[in-house]
Amino acid sequence: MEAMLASRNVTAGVNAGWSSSSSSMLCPGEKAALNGVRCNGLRFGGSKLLRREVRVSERGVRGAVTGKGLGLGVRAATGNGAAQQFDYDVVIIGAGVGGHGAALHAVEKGLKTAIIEGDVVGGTCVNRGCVPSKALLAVSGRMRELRDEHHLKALGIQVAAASYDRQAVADHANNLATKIRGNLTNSMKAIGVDILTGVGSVVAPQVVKYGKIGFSDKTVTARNIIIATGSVPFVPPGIEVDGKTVFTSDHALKLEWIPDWIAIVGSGYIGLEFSDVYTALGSEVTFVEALDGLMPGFDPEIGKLAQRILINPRKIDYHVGVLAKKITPAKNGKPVQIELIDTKTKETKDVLEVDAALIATGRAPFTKGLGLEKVNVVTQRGFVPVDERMQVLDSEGKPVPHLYCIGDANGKMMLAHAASAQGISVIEQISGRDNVLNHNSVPAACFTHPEISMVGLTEPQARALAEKEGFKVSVAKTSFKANTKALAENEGDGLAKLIYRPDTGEILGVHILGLHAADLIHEASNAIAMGTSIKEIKYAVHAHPTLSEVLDELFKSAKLDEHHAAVETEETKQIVEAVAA
Ligand SMILES: Cc1cc2nc3c(=O)[nH]c(=O)nc-3n(C[C@H](O)[C@H](O)[C@H](O)COP(=O)(O)OP(=O)(O)OC[C@H]3O[C@@H](n4cnc5c(N)ncnc54)[C@H](O)[C@@H]3O)c2cc1C
Ligand SMILES: NC(=O)c1ccc[n+]([C@@H]2O[C@H](COP(=O)([O-])OP(=O)(O)OC[C@H]3O[C@@H](n4cnc5c(N)ncnc54)[C@H](O)[C@@H]3O)[C@@H](O)[C@H]2O)c1
Repeated sequence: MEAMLASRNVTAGVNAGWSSSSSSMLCPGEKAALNGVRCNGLRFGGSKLLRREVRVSERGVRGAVTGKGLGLGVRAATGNGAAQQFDYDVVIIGAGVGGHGAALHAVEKGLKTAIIEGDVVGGTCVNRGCVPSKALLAVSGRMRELRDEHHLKALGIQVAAASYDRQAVADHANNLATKIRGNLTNSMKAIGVDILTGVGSVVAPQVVKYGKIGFSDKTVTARNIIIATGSVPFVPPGIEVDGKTVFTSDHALKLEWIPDWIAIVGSGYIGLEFSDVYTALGSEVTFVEALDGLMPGFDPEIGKLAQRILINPRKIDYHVGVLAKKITPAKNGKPVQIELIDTKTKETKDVLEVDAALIATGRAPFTKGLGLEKVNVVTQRGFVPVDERMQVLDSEGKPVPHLYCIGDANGKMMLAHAASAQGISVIEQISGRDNVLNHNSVPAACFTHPEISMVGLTEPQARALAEKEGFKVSVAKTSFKANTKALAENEGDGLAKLIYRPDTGEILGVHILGLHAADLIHEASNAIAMGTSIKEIKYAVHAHPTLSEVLDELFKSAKLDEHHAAVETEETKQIVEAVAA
């Protein structure tokens, strides 16, 4: 497993392949075989009464379900009226959160579904991403609070010095991943999704093969194929990962040791979340960021505030505008060496010597060996090109019929819930209901303490769009210092920012830094998804005293044109100005 994970890092944009596969093979029709149905190939029998009839509409399939879970073939009417049989309505390659979301929704819509997994169910999010990292962050949040004398004193609490057991913390993360992996597997098995073990690839339109490396492959036919093969850590050239002193998030999540001094290369989501974990557990952190400021992906104002709250008061220093050109792991008594060069001039700037280096420089799609060339698809830096409906595009930019790609592998938005939402959208389409996911309504969150969350456009993005399309943009802000619940928790550090159109009341973006920001963002993301304007949402009632009143206050403080006059309290204005100062 270790070797396999190590081989899955991607260096310089070249996709890693699979080195092995450990699990035993499952025939899609093991149950079907009992009914005299062949495991591979196109000929599947079974009772006509139990067979599912699938009708093809212009965009996808309308079907009535019969014989689900019995491994029986499904029959589709082709354009010329001839019947064509498929083993499955949907075959999904990759059982990460994207594939899982698609599989569950497919069964709900009556589609006979199989999912192929080459490693373990749950993919990155469950095994090497969201789930174990949030377990570590739960510990870092508590450690941070228990060690913050000033904060505890303000609440009147006294505690003896807090400490932690590294292995027990690591076990908490690992156990949680195991539990969630089991939940995901059981949720699919319970509803009759066939879980096929092995590495899958496309061999022809609507035909997929899968198998354990070194063993003969099995073939299944599918009315629709969904690629959901995810991503792996991207390691820039010149960086030597040994998995011990120079490592990616895959290794860091195991928390095998706590370095006294760790360099984190990249200040995006992974870098920032791990800086929260490591500093809470006692490490000193040095960020190395290629762009001119830390957290370049965030709204600049939120990034600035995050620097004041999450970076400056902690044992963190940073080098920005520099690339880690070469990193050599610790060996022969020498520490980890990091050669820094200026991003623009490429001149050598510095050499850092640290105990460890975490490489958090983004993720690369895991799409090599998928056989896409067989259907005339050329990947772009490894990403599978798709249209807004996640239909895979061929080398001429035309959609390949019945072939979709969701999640990290298409690179549209590398987030777990985005992968799952794209999967649901695809299933809606192949069930005969057109569906386009509004990616602008998909929230994102960074689970630091306090958290950062966002949905829609940043202020510079909104202003650029406004200039292009000729509309006006306004910004409203509220502070957590004006929120009773936040003050009761002694957690007044934080800001919520609304970017909107004053003429229509359209919400263009919302950014929050503060206690439970990751939960608070959903009122805004749902409003964007539903097309709810500020004119409507500002009259929604919020329980008092709750953190959700931060957003209530935010929407109420928007100044809408003419008769949509703003209600902005003088108090909020003063606090926001004080926070910004
Ligand atoms: C440290 C870290 C923390 C993260 N935290 C968050 C978070 O808090 N919130 C969030 O939204 N996102 C988070 N992410 C991102 C999130 O994990 C991904 O966006 C998400 O996992 C993508 O889902 P996916 O289904 O596209 O791919 P994956 O989860 O990568 O799953 C792909 C699956 O396909 C399998 N596979 C690949 N190729 C084949 C093949 N040929 N045949 C068969 N199977 C194959 C893989 O083994 C894998 O199981 C985090 C990522 C990392 C690294
Ligand atoms: N809470 C979450 O939702 C969460 C948590 C972790 C990861 N993720 C997802 O995982 C993906 C990967 O996260 P990530 O933090 O690795 O990527 P990222 O794209 O968020 O950040 C990478 C950072 O590394 C910098 N960088 C790149 N090459 C560099 C180099 N050679 N030297 C110095 N700096 C360099 C970039 O400028 C950027 O700031 C993200 O797309 C994110 O969506 C999400």
